[in-house]
Amino acid sequence: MAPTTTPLTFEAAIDRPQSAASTRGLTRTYGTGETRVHALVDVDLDVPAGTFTAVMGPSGSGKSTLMHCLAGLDTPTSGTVTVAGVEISGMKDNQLTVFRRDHIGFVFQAFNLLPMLTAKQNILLPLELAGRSPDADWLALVVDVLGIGDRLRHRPDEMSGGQQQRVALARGLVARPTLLFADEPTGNLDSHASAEVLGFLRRSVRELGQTVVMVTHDPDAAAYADHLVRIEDGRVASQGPVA
Ligand SMILES: Nc1ncnc2c1ncn2[C@@H]1O[C@H](COP(=O)(O)OP(=O)(O)OP(=O)(O)O)[C@@H](O)[C@H]1O
Repeated sequence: MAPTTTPLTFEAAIDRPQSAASTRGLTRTYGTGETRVHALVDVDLDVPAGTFTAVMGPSGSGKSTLMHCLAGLDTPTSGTVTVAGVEISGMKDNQLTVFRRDHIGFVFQAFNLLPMLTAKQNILLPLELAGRSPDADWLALVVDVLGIGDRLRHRPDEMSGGQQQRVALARGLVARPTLLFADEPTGNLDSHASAEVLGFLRRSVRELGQTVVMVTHDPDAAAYADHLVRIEDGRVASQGPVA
């Protein structure tokens, strides 16, 4: 089930203790023998619901692997992954496909909008593919919070990078996912557009009650988050609220 449909204030969100996602003993090993890589080792992680969590760490430390395991795109070698109270680590592929559709949203560095579709068509595409119709009130709220109401008929090449990323953000939010993953979402944006997109990510947490997990190398981007997870050599070096 999707989380509560009542938008939460930031204060309400931080009072809400349950985890949107958690891992216990999560281990992911790739390859065998000499080429064996321990991408994640015994990771215990909690992503509190209604928070904006930044995942940081050096290149190759396991950030993407962690995100893929949390999103049900990769299968742990051992340990468990629980999202919205459901253990997904033992699910079969077809169950995971349905689970992702209902619970997971993504925003990527490269926007990944379809060039022949308008902004609105891009936003609605995931729901259309799932044969679902949008919740009109939620869609209106997302469009309003993201400030893209006057761009809905435009195609991606008629929009700035920051506007395109806001459309991608609306697409990630339209199904009201339990978790929205943002993978280096400002990697292709200048500093002004980056600040804008990060501000909107934060608003989606504070004003829409979403839970966002953002992988980033950029400390300035991580500063927008209220939780920080540091990964080093496949292990959680630290996790918790940003002071
Ligand atoms: N499919 C795979 N097959 C083999 N090794 C892999 C695979 N995916 C990741 N790895 C290895 O696992 C380790 C963690 O990789 P991962 O991509 O999770 O790191 P990362 O922190 O996201 O890195 P970056 O910041 O450079 O994107 C690395 O040593 C990487 O080479």
